[in-house]
Amino acid sequence: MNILAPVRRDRVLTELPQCLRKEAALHVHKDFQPRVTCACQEHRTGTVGFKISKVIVVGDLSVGKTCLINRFCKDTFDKNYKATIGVDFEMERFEVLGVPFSLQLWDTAGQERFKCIASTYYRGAQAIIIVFNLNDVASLEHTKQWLADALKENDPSSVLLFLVGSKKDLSTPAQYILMEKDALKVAQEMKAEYWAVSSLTGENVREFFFRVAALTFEVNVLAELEKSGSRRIGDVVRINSDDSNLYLTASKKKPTCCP
Ligand SMILES: Nc1nc2c(ncn2[C@@H]2O[C@H](COP(=O)(O)OP(=O)(O)OP(=O)(O)O)[C@@H](O)[C@H]2O)c(=O)[nH]1
Ligand SMILES: [Mg+2]
Repeated sequence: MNILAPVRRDRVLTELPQCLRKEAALHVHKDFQPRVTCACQEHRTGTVGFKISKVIVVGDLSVGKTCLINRFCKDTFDKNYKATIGVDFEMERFEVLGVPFSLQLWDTAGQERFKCIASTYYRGAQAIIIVFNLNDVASLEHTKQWLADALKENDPSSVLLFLVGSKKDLSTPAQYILMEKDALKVAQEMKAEYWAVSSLTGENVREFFFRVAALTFEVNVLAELEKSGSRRIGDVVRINSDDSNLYLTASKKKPTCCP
C-alpha cells in the first residue's frame, strides 16, 4: 500500500531545471548525468523512489522562509508576519525522470529565542537552504553563521547548499544588481547555488524548488549506484537458497545505455 499522496501533475520533472546564475551554481550541466538518466530508464534506482529527503530552511527572522515554502507548497502569500515557533514542515512529492521522489521541507525559526529548538532538527539534511532578505545586507552577512550552525549537524561533504535572496519585488533593479554582486560572492565562498525569489509575485519560486528536487534526486541516484557496487540495482536477491551465487543477475545482459 502506498501511504504517500500521489504526485501532482505540476510536480513532474522530465528535464533538469537550469541554475539561475552560472557564476554560483552547484553545476552547470544542461542535462541530468547520463548514468542517472540511464538508471531511471532501466528502473535501477533502488530505494530512491521510497526515500524522503530532508531539506532544512534557515536564515534570520522575517527574511521570508515560511512565505517561500507556502508559496511553493500551497500557492499562498500572507503579508502579515507570524513568527515560526521552533519548526514546521511540509512534504512535497515529485516525479523525476519517471521516479517518485519526496522532499520534506523543514521551516525553522529565525528568532533567537526559538533557535535552540529549531537547531535540534538540523540533523540528517540532504540540502540546506539559507535565506536572506535582498533588501537587508545584515541578513546576507548572517548567512555564514546560519550555515556554520547547520553544518555542525550535517556532513559538509555531502550536503547541497542553496543561498536564496528573498523579497525581490521590494528592490529596484539598481538595488538588486548591487546586492546580487555581494550575494554571488558569498555563495561562491560557501559553494552554494544562488537564487533570488519573490514569494509575493512567485518569481523563481517554482524554478528554485524544482532545481532543489532535481539536484537532490541526482545525488541520491548516484549514491544508490555507488552503493550497489558490483551488484546492480534491480537484481533479485534469492533468499533461502543453497546457491552460492546469491544474486540472480538475470541482467547479465549488458545494460543498454550505461558505460
Ligand atoms: N514584499 C514581500 N514580502 C515578503 C516576501 N516574503 C515574505 N514577506 C513578508 O515578510 C514577513 C516575514 O515573512 P516570514 O515568511 O514569516 O518570515 P520567516 O523568515 O519565516 O520568519 P521567522 O519564522 O520568524 O524566522 C511577512 O510579513 C511576509 O509577508 C516577499 O517575497 N515579498
Ligand atoms: Mg517562519
